[in-house]
Amino acid sequence: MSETPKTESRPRILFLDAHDSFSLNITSLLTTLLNADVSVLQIDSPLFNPSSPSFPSRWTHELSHYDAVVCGPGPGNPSNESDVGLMKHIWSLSERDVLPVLGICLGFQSLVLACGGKVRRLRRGLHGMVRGIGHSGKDVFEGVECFKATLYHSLCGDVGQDGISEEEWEVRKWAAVNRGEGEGMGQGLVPLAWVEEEREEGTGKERVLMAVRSEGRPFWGLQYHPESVCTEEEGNRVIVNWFREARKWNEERGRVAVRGWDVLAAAATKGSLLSRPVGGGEKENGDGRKWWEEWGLGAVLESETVPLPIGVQVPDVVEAVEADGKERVVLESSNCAAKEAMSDTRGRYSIISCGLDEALRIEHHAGDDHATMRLGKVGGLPLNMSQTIPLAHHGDIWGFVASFHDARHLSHFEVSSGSPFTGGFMGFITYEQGLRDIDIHVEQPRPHRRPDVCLAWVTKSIVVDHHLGLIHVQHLRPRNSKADLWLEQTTASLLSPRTFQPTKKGPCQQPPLKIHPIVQPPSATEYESNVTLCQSYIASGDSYELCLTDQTTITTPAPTCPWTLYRTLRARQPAPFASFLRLGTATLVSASPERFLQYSRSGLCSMRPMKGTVRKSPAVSTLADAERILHVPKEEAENLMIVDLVRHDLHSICGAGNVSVPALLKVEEYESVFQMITVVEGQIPKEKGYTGLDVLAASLPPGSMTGAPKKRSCELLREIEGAKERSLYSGVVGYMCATGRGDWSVTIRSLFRWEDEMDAEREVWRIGAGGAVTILSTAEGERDEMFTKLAGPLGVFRES
Ligand SMILES: C=C(O[C@@H]1C=C(C(=O)O)C=C[C@H]1O)C(=O)O
Ligand SMILES: NC(=O)CC[C@H](N)C(=O)O
Repeated sequence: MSETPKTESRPRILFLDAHDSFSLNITSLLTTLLNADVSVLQIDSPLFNPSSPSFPSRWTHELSHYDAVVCGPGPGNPSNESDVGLMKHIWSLSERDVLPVLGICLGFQSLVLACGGKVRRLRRGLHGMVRGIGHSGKDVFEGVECFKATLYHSLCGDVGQDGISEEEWEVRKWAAVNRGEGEGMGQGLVPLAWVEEEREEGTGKERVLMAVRSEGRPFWGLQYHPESVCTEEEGNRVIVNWFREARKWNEERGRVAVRGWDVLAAAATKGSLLSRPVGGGEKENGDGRKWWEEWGLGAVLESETVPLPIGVQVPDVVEAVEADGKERVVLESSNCAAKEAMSDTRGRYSIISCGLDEALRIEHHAGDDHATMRLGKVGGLPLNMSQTIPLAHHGDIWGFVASFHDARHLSHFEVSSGSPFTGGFMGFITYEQGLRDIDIHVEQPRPHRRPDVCLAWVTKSIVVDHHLGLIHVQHLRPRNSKADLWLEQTTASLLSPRTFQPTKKGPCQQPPLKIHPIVQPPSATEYESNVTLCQSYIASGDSYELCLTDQTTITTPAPTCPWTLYRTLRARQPAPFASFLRLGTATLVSASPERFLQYSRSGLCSMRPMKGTVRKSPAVSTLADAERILHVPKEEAENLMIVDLVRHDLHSICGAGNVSVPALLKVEEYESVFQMITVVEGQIPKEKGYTGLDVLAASLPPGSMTGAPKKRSCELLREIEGAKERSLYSGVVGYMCATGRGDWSVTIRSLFRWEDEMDAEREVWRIGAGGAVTILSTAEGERDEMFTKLAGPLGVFRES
């Protein structure tokens, strides 16, 4: 049953979703613009099986509840049944059951096919290109001024436009075509809009059909994307006109949508993680209790604030307070001292976990039906406790993590310090967990048992405020726990003039090693041929953009000191989202410049997709130089596609009308590169029990690391990248505070290693690097970009 609110008087639209990454931008537009309730059905929904004898009656029963249907965009080709699924069963509805339909992009192409037209490849795909839509001013374009719209297609409707001579074109381009050719249609298609695309010298313009109306039936189609952030608002009139026409059509035929809510399509937003039924089922200890259940409940925050001594850096603070812990998470704004021009990219806070060896940890291996709760030490003594938590009762790992967090939720009214993090989860999530979250099944069994979700519940922490020059020392202490001197001792130590003396030995007892690692970088020729392969999938309509990556392995003949590697990397590549993690069996050293997702205590979400990279060089040394290079169609399209994808991800929780783009295509300066970023914001609705975790779980893996549409692109990338696991690379690292605030970065420009690939004689470090491939990419350009990104982290082995 649908969760759509039961507002009987609002019109209802069914949206058929072809697993596109822009779908929920369309449902948001329809909801806000038309004041309609929009339900969503996947084109391959198991609820409707076209080969079952009961399908026709089930299908028409479902459709009878809607005023109109929108067939959405999607990957693939409309002539492949599996790419359009249920859409095909819209065009063939009988006279009695037919209802008004708007096809968008793939949906439009499917309509053109059904009406006897053809669909062919464009001379070159137009993904992310913004064009003026030349329309007839008739039908749904009546009263509409000229406007620009975003295109996301490689294929186009062919209604014989190429056979019309230049002289006749202006007259014949609006004439109905295919009369009598459509399957059961009987009547033709009326073109309503065109884009005449300038092509290379000598090849002439390409006539690209942009909108149609079916003559005999209430079907309209738009090739462009009305919902894109770069489609001008004037385009909204087309949607309003369409719906007016649709309702008029219904009225004229006395067609009234059946009221009542026995529909099978679902609401456009997901239910909250916390609204899932939570049952017991965890294996218990002999005495009937789950030993971890009370861990951290009812905690109070105790904190002290001391000045950050001048010249003292985050690693110095780490070494001062955490001399001998094995496990550690440091999230550092290592570019906090960047020069003024780079101020917009400077981070303000750094967060350091303390006492992590004694923190409770949740681990989950993607594909398992359980999580594991671990506790390494208590009171300095090794304990190595673990317990298996079946996840069936929580839906999945995210349901469990959300309920664990919720039980320990600290109202922010209880917290008076200006600290963004007071204690709570810190950890990582791999790319493979993200794949699982979008229903891509990573082959089982996997060659390892590493965790894909690893979150420690941190109760002792230090937050450095670089703007104010302050250090917050914080203890989230169980209300009735025994006195613990950690807060006092740590504060005293940070205040002591002896603490930051240069002679003090850090936690990494070894001197930097002269290691001679064996480096296996990706093959340049293979990478280039993979770029070409990506482009062939883009040309065939299967993807709009693919973030291709590859991995370098570095085998060291002796153990390294990861902390030294981190100190080297942070100095080489200061970044707003640098991090160091030693958590369970994973070690990560990262200089990420990219925020994935931040959410505030009041549920304001901010994502900063980054696309468009240019290396600093004598020729490109200023922001103005970089802007000249990055504000070009290729780079802007690359960014725009991910922006629209991220808007869709946010809409899945924030809901219609609650997502905005406050900064579009902004170029920022970093130590060795310039990057183009966009800021996308969403507000989590207060009333539905959502938290930032809902948004996190709904947005993985990061769209900037996949391409669009996300699901098909990830499937293709697995094939192209040879099913190599990306692991920590392309995942996220960050925190979610007990008060609900969270901040996660995309794990890029980083190196990592796993304990199962190291022994006394060798260690294997891995570095992933890549970039987004579009139809305008060149193989050499992409290869260079990948090697540029690789060079940063790889360089630490030379310098350490
Ligand atoms: C794939 C990487 O980076 C991603 C790709 C970018 C691009 O294509 O311009 C920019 C930032 C990241 O989202 C990487 O650093 O390895
Ligand atoms: N955005 C879309 O719906 C794209 C449709 C089709 N796959 C194409 O590339 O042309």
